[in-house]
Amino acid sequence: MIEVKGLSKSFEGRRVLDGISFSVARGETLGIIGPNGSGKSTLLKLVSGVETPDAGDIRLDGKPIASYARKELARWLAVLQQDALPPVGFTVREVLEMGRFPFQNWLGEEPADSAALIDGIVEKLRLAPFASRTLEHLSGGERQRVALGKVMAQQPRLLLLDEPTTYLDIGYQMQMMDTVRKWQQDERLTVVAVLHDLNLAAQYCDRLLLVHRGRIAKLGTPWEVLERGLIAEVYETEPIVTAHPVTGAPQLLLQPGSYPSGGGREDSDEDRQTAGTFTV
Ligand SMILES: Nc1ncnc2c1ncn2[C@@H]1O[C@H](COP(=O)(O)OP(=O)(O)OP(=O)(O)O)[C@@H](O)[C@H]1O
Repeated sequence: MIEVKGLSKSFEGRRVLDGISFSVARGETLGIIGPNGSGKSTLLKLVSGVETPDAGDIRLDGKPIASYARKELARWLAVLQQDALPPVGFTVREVLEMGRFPFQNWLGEEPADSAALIDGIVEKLRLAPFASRTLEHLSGGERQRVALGKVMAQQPRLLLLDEPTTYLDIGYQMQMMDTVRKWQQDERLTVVAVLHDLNLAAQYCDRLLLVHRGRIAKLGTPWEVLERGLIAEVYETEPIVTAHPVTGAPQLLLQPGSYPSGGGREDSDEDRQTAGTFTV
């Protein structure tokens, strides 16, 4: 479904991503994790075609991403970003209808009637109480659920999530992740998600890609990646890794005041340029 080979990207002469290669199978959920500034969002922007790489190759179903026309790409993939929605003017229902844009002709007409699809999304995401309200009258968390509704209306094959749970309380975090999982199981959707919450990532992702200073530190199952020593090295804090008592997924318990020896963050440009290579 997605094949990424040798991706590199620099901004203002500074290497932000360096030699990134991975592939994602249809129906799989890949979580991208890593410390602040490690290059996760940039990687997602390259995969969505918003940014172009300096070197490397991205293929969707065997075809280079650059060869897709804009509207064709929008029928193929959808991106859910933090704070993705225009804050004013539009009602919730209007925003959901905007998700249908890639399927409309130049007169704004769609061959199939999408009203039933939109009704289904309103019901699934429990948006009915504010469906006719404009976005500026919603909370951050409510707007985030509407943003998910908009990408669901787009009916993509590939869903890219950039920190989708940022504004959500734990109840809605679970609702959002469970909704995506159900949607994925029903439609064999492929999901690539940037997640800061490692416990959520371990629960919902088939594999994790740990990015550190623009390189892949590890790619593997949640148990392979959320290994205590590796997490301590990358995040510079030493968690306890334990199995979830019900699902068996690895879960991290944070330990206040625990830093690996010689700890303390090194985030300078120089460190980034000279960062060591990890085994993948
Ligand atoms: N357009 C840009 N111009 C210059 N530098 C950029 C640009 N976009 C990103 N960067 C830099 O690239 C690095 C990686 O940024 P990116 O947003 O990909 O990190 P991230 O892992 O998503 O971080 P976070 O977890 O903090 O959201 C950062 O140092 C950032 O400042």
